Amino acid sequence: MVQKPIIIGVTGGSGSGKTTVSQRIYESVAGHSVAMIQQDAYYKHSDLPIEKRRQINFDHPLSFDTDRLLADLQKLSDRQAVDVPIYDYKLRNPSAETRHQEPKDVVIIEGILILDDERLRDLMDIKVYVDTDDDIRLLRRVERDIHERGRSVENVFAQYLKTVKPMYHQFIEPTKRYADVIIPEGGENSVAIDLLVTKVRSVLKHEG
Ligand SMILES: Nc1ncnc2c1ncn2[C@@H]1O[C@H](COP(=O)(O)OP(=O)(O)O)[C@@H](O)[C@H]1O
Ligand SMILES: O=c1ccn([C@@H]2O[C@H](COP(=O)(O)O)[C@@H](O)[C@H]2O)c(=O)[nH]1
Repeated sequence: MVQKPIIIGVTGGSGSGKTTVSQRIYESVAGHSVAMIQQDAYYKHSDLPIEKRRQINFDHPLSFDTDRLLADLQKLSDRQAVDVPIYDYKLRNPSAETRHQEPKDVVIIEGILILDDERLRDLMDIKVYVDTDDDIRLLRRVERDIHERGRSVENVFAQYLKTVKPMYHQFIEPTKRYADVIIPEGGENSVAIDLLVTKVRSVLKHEG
């Protein structure tokens, strides 16, 4: 067991391959315990009716309960357990349940706006930006939102043009400058992922 967990932030636009890259890192650090935390779990609760919740800008930093995410990450960094919220994409609200997370050697925090907040950035040992062309990300998002998040094609297009695309350019893409590593083309870039995994293993060896 390492003294202090190594915290890895993985960001990029929606559909860039953040989850895939995080999964690859997760699978590669065998022998060490790993926790995966998603920023999406920390969307704020809204009392608005569902018709109004459909209009929420989910790509703006203020849509997240960043103080809670920060507190949880700080606790995991201090080797304390946390109760991570669970988000319901169909209801567009956090569910009533939480997920208990014990402290681990490696903590992967993944999400579109994790590098936007300086306090979060300061907790991270390695910051990764997954860089994938906008058109590829949009195609992936259409497929995912329809099949996994219960959305209509009209809804996906309207949301993309109204908030997802402008917020990406205003808030997400500018955080690339804070990344230690930029991975082009997401989850199948095995060279970049192998380099990253080598770095993670070397930090763990040094700490352990
Ligand atoms: N390099 C890649 N080539 C092809 N498909 C990919 C690649 N990276 C990710 N995907 C696929 O694209 C979709 C979105 O990837 P995901 O990792 O969930 O993105 P994000 O978490 O950034 O929204 C998934 O279906 C995933 O399997
Ligand atoms: O209720 C919701 C909450 C979030 N979204 C969208 O999710 C993406 C972030 O998730 P990725 O896995 O990185 O794609 C963000 O762009 C939000 O627009 C949503 O549509 N509805």
